[in-house]
Amino acid sequence: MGEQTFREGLEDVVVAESQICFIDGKKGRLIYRGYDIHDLATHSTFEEVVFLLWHGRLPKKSELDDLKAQLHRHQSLPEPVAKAMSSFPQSASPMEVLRTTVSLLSTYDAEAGETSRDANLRKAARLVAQLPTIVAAWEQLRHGRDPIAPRDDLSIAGNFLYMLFGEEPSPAHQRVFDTALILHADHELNASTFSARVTAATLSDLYSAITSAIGTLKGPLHGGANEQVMKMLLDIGEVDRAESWVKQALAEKKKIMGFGHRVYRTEDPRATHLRKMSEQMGKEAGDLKWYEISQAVERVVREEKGLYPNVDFYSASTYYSMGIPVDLFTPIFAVSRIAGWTAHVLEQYEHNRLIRPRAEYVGPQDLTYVPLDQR
Ligand SMILES: CC(=O)SCCNC(=O)CCNC(=O)[C@H](O)C(C)(C)COP(=O)(O)OP(=O)(O)OC[C@H]1O[C@@H](n2cnc3c(N)ncnc32)[C@H](O)[C@@H]1OP(=O)(O)O
Ligand SMILES: O=C([O-])CC(=O)C(=O)O
Repeated sequence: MGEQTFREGLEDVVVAESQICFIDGKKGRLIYRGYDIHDLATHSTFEEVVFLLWHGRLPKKSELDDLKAQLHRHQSLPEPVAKAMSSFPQSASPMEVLRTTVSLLSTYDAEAGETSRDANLRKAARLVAQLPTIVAAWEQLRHGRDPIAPRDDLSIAGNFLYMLFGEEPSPAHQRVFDTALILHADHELNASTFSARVTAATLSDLYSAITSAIGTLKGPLHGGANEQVMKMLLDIGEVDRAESWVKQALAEKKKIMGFGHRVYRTEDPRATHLRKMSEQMGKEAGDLKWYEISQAVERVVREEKGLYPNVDFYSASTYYSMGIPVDLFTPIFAVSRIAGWTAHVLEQYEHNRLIRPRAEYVGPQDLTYVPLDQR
């Protein structure tokens, strides 16, 4: 191993070549397949971004129509999977349910073990279509209600909100949610995507890679942070409590959820959009409290620690103002990130080599075995 140096947390270590996503952490730029996130958030749709991430170019109208039709065809869950979900304990968290159900889907997919790119693209489309259905269905099932069947005239964003609330969402809500999906769709080698690629690199199947990724996204240092942000805002409760709350947490050496990033040294470009969306959704709900508390927290964290909000910070108040339950925030992240995960798994298979780094051994050496009765 000689000259190789150990980098804790693999900071700044380059472990793959990729054509999918570029981040300039100093300038706060995020690019999907050559397109700036600001352009995509303003002009595109989630379905179009899914196509872009998979194929490396924007779709023609007929291609986008085909993808939408394919997604609509697959958005219902196979009957045995829906039935299995209804037998999960009602206390199961939505992320546990999502992880388990995605794994279960593989057992009912006749193509699960197929390795061609076309088969993997078909499986990826089924997952993009089915993840929103799983998350919304669980919200109904855990409250003792029947899941609401998806409609085939709504977008992924519109359908998710429809299946969650049982009524067609307003155009403003659909657009905000669609934009949130675009903003979360990919982010280079974040922990969950790396996890998916490590699994794929053993030539394991797509479902296994995505199951790994969901388990990795769940942690509060990664996608799970958005739920922790909302818990913090609820705990703060009033704008005039924000400053003392944050200062006390920092004095106790606690991390403020939704702040800091491994790559960005300036504002996360996604937070720029989500901040506006949080204000917009607060206004629509007739309650700007969560946006205002968020702003106060942002100001104090900036003054005290020089840290910027990441994607998880303003998504929390945005979703909460839309009436979405807090423990669905991280599953919603997965509903979007499935686009990026599957794109990365496809790319991994195309130029695969087993991912197997080394550890620097710092444990004891040359010990002599002591028989059990002499210890
Ligand atoms: C979708 C996503 O995954 S975005 C990230 C979501 N996660 C969060 O929001 C959780 C809160 N943030 C964090 O824990 C971190 O900033 C991470 C995990 C995002 C990045 O971690 P790392 O790159 O390993 O940075 P690390 O944790 O070493 O922090 C560097 C320094 O900044 C401080 N710091 C970083 N983030 C925070 C924070 N949110 N609150 C307070 N201090 C922080 C650390 O305490 C550390 O200070 P020190 O050098 O005095 O010990
Ligand atoms: O890139 C990261 O480390 C985390 C992140 O922001 C994401 O996954 O969206």
